[in-house]
Amino acid sequence: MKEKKAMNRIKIFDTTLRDGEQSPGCSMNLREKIDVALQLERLKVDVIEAGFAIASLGDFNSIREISSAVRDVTVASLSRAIPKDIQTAYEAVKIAKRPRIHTFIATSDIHMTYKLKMKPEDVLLRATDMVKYAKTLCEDIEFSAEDASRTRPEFLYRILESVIKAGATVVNIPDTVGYTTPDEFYRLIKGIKENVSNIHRAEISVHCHNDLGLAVANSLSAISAGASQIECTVNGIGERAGNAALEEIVMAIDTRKDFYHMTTNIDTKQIFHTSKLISKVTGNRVQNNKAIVGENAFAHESGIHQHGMLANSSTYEIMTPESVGITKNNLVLGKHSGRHALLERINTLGYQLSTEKLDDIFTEFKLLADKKKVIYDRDIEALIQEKAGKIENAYKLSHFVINSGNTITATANIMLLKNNENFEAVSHGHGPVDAAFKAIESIIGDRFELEDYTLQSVTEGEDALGEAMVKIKFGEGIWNGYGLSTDVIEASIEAYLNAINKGLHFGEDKEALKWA
Ligand SMILES: CC(=O)SCCNC(=O)CCNC(=O)[C@H](O)C(C)(C)COP(=O)(O)OP(=O)(O)OC[C@H]1O[C@@H](n2cnc3c(N)ncnc32)[C@H](O)[C@@H]1OP(=O)(O)O
Ligand SMILES: CC(C)C(=O)C(=O)O
Repeated sequence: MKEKKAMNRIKIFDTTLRDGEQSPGCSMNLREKIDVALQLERLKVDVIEAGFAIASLGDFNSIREISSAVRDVTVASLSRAIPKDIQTAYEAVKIAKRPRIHTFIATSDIHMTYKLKMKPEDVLLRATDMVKYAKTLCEDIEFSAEDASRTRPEFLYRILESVIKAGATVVNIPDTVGYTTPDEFYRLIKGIKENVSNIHRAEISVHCHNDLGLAVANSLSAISAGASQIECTVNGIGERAGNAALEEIVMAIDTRKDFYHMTTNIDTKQIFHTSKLISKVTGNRVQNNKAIVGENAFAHESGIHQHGMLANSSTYEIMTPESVGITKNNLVLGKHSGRHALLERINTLGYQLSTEKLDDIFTEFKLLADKKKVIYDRDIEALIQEKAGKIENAYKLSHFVINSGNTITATANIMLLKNNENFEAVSHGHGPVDAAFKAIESIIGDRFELEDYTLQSVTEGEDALGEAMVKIKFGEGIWNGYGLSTDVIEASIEAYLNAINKGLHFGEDKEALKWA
């Protein structure tokens, strides 16, 4: 009889809220971060790195709120190897059911010489002392040797041995600049297992960046060599070219169980929904050909493929769209549908709504159903996400009139409503959207810099919903706005207002909460 190999469980450490947020323009506000954390818990990640507590009071508060909002998942805060950072990290996570302090220091010659300006022996001493100190506060301590893949292996072994002796429960081996390759990284992890005498007392983690497009491959190589925790982000967002993408790692392990003999605890059916949420809150869409969650990941265009798919989907699909939460819509929703059908669809899409929120969405759903013949899953997701981004006491669009054509200058007449007061303006522009934005600016003030604007259709058919996303700079913050309508100008106006309202609402808070 063939012997069955036991499955090793790989822990998924999600750093979307920390390293992911380090992507330019990916900042999230407190409410968005809590929504993301709750969704990561539904996805069943093992650890959420909720932020870098010392970075700002905003970061500190969001880590603390997340620590109290989630139930079973471990919550970590990053900290430099400095007592003040470690103490602040602990203050932020201590109310979590499973708190973790994640402290790091760079160990490569390049970083120690040019950045830290410290001698290797001093780095070794600092790392050890800081892990010892962290251990007096918290049981679960992760230590990261920043730039480990460019560190002299003998020095890395010594530092790991020392921090484990000092109490580190997890030692993380980051490929900080995405420099390593799968074979080399495999050898590094094997080397650690063979040369660090107390390595059995700690978990080995890896944290790979994607500068050469190898982050996922390197992470998989590391688990083959014995690592048991992978640090990754949803949609692969992160510093520079990003981090290893959670969805790719999880589905590689899941689809190739025959090869890896490993599992994760991830509820893969929550993957697509989580990816959408991250795109929405960061304003960063995934490219169409992105593995697992891209628009085309399960699309089959050419005849030979379609023929194969019709005969048997395993000919061209190595996993099913349903396995990552992309649902086939059998129940057609439209203007005659009721709350039960809508709630059923919302739950299937992975959302849990209170009765009050369902009532809100139901009202919007009926308004939309009056404009559209068929309501698709993405329409519903868009409605839920749009509702989630609403801010009270905000500027709201009352009405607009646009006059434009190829022989006249575009003109926009816009009326906004705030606290029952009307504000009206007329402006010209290079096109209808530009004219509308200028009219808004002449009401609210020209204090916002438009950094990015995109428009796309999110559903099928002639009456498809247009989704506009804008990114504005206001003060020191970048704010994403999101608008949805069957009319693309209206979607654009809503997106611009949404970003401005966020900037005005949360931006002021941020200024007031500046870290002393
Ligand atoms: C690889 C990574 O992703 S690491 C995480 C990167 N993320 C971030 O940096 C985001 C959050 N960072 C911040 O908000 C700020 O950088 C802060 C609040 C942490 C520090 O701000 P500042 O005190 O103004 O320092 P600044 O960022 O300019 O420089 C970093 C300082 O920390 C030191 N440092 C860097 N890493 C470490 C470390 N792991 N342990 C100890 N000291 C460190 C540097 O040598 C430098 O010290 P110096 O001020 O004595 O020259
Ligand atoms: C601090 C560590 C984990 C990191 O983010 C990196 O090295 O990229």
